[in-house]
Amino acid sequence: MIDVNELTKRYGATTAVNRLTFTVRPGQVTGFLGPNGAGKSTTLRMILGLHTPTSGAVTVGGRPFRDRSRGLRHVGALLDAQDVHGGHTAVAHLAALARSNRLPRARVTEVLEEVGLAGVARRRVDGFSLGMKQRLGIAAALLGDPPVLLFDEPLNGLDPEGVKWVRDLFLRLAAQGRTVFVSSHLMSEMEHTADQLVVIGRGELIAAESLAEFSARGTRRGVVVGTSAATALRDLLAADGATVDLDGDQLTVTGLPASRVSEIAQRHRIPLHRLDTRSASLEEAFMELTAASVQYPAGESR
Ligand SMILES: Nc1ncnc2c1ncn2[C@@H]1O[C@H](COP(=O)(O)OP(=O)(O)OP(=O)(O)O)[C@@H](O)[C@H]1O
Repeated sequence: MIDVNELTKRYGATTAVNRLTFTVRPGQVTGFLGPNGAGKSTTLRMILGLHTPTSGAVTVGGRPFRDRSRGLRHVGALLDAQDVHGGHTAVAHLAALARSNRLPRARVTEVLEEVGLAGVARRRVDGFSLGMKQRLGIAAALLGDPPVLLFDEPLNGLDPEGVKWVRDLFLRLAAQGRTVFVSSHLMSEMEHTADQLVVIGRGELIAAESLAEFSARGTRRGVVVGTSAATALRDLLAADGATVDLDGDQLTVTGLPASRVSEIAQRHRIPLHRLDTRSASLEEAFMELTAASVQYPAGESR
């Protein structure tokens, strides 16, 4: 379990992370979402003990991560896939990590197989595509077979087949009971990957809940009604307190549940040929909730 408690990080006048509190549990994939500059990377670095918090605390499995020797056995992380020595081969890179963490050399072969790089193990990393470097970074994170895994924007640079592979891997790691914490600035990347979400904006917590709970937050939920008596029904629903948009023979109703819409239509013998509840897409809910915290919104003069 990762426990973040009132975590704050300031860089001079910039508050990158502000009194952030949340928990990441094992056995699930938790998405860590926020617009660019929201403070995701800073938070991940504090979890790993690479940055010291200005105040607050974070523990992994009940202890600050820095207190653990042989770190890769406890937490595996991919922060920046480009951050590898290009002159090394994939196997040399992983072997050096295995040595410094006192991990068996056999793990190197195992993780190279697991990420699909066994065939290029003896090629120099500077010839790798970004997708191959992502896989190598994931291999490094898996090396110590750790119970906790952190990934910063791991889907960047991957083609659709690579994205599917990473998603399946995360689900497999979570199903093995591990804690999997994955950052992204795109809701669409998390929609089919994460069970839980931690959403931040300008360093502050916006939501920490399940994907289902998050999607129920969008205010653009409503009932879509199709009827040949659209104008009459609109007036009746409006009189009952609903907000109604009329478009041809279709109404979009907010402020009343579908059951009430149906009841009013029946009472006035208005036939309906459509009655659906529309929930906001996850993307819409995410945009709405983080709108106030986007650093450089399009169209804003700077
Ligand atoms: N070393 C630093 N010195 C000064 N400011 C910093 C430093 N690191 C981060 N920041 C600032 O802190 C804020 C949070 O940055 P961070 O990289 O954690 O965000 P992020 O959510 O990971 O963004 P992105 O999706 O763009 O990577 C930004 O305003 C950034 O400019």
